[in-house]
Amino acid sequence: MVKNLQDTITLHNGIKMPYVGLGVYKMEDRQEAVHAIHHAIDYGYRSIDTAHIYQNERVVGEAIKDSRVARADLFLTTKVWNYDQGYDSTLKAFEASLKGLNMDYIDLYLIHWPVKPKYLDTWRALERLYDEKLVRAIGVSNFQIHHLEDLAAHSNEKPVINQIECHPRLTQEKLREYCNEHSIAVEAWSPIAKGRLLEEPTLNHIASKHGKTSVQIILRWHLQNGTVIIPKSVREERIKENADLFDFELSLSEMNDISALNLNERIGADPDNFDF
Ligand SMILES: NC(=O)C1=CN([C@@H]2O[C@H](COP(=O)(O)OP(=O)(O)OC[C@H]3O[C@@H](n4cnc5c(N)ncnc54)[C@H](OP(=O)(O)O)[C@@H]3O)[C@@H](O)[C@H]2O)C=CC1
Ligand SMILES: O=C1CO[C@H](CO)[C@@H](O)[C@@H]1O
Repeated sequence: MVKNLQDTITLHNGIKMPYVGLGVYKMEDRQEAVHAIHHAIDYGYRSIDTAHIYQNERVVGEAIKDSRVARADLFLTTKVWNYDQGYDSTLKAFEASLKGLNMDYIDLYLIHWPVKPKYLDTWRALERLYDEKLVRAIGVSNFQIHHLEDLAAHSNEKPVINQIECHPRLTQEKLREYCNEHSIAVEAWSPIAKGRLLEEPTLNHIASKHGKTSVQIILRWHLQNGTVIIPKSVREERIKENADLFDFELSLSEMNDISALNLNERIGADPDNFDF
């Protein structure tokens, strides 16, 4: 079980990735983003999740450079956006991300969404970036089982991770099981359902038993499921709260009660039917 904020999962290519990271979607205000990232790093976060489409790679790169922790001790993820998919355009987009971040490598590069039929060519570009050691690991996001099977049938490298929408209203049991069976780590986006379950009675009941918040209960549930988490917050007290997950344990029946909150309800788009 994950023991502390800097504990890592070993991805199938041997690279270690922290189980807990800071998501930075919607951190558009420069000062707010820098403040949040510095606070998170000072508190002990070692992983940051951005994407080209978040339009904050430059700020993220600067915040990392100005932090008290060496680049080598941080794990940085970014993603290729949908309009850049395809072989040449992905290589170009990667170069732009690297330049924006002002770095010479990225830890994890993801295909943001499974844009058909381009994701296979996009993946070939990611394989090249991996071979050239410009990225330490390559993965996907928002891939369903059939996308992963298609990729497996048409590529050499297997994704190390699948970053998917996952929270107690969308528990993704089948997809998580498939990923586990194929040594693909699972990472939850919107892990706390964007703060929409703060009043949920089951979560509040479990939270009061442990002296924790409902958000901490959800995040701990993810960790006990072996899922990597990247909760986003710009507020100091929440950045701390979202990482203060290591002094309690959910019982099996509590884990099951949280899983039973599933309604297969998405906040974001459906990976089989998106239009951006
Ligand atoms: N691959 C993909 O397609 C996607 C990836 N992502 C990634 O996942 C990350 C996390 O997902 P995101 O959609 O941001 O949603 P989250 O589930 O992380 O929720 C973030 C929201 O919850 C609020 N919040 C944070 N902590 C708490 C707390 N302790 N109590 C109450 N409210 C809280 C935040 O507000 P405040 O900041 O004011 O605290 C913000 O409004 C993103 O930042 C991004 O990096 C997200 C969407 C899609
Ligand atoms: O990462 C993301 C942030 O949220 C967007 C929707 O608002 C998504 O499209 C995207 O996948």
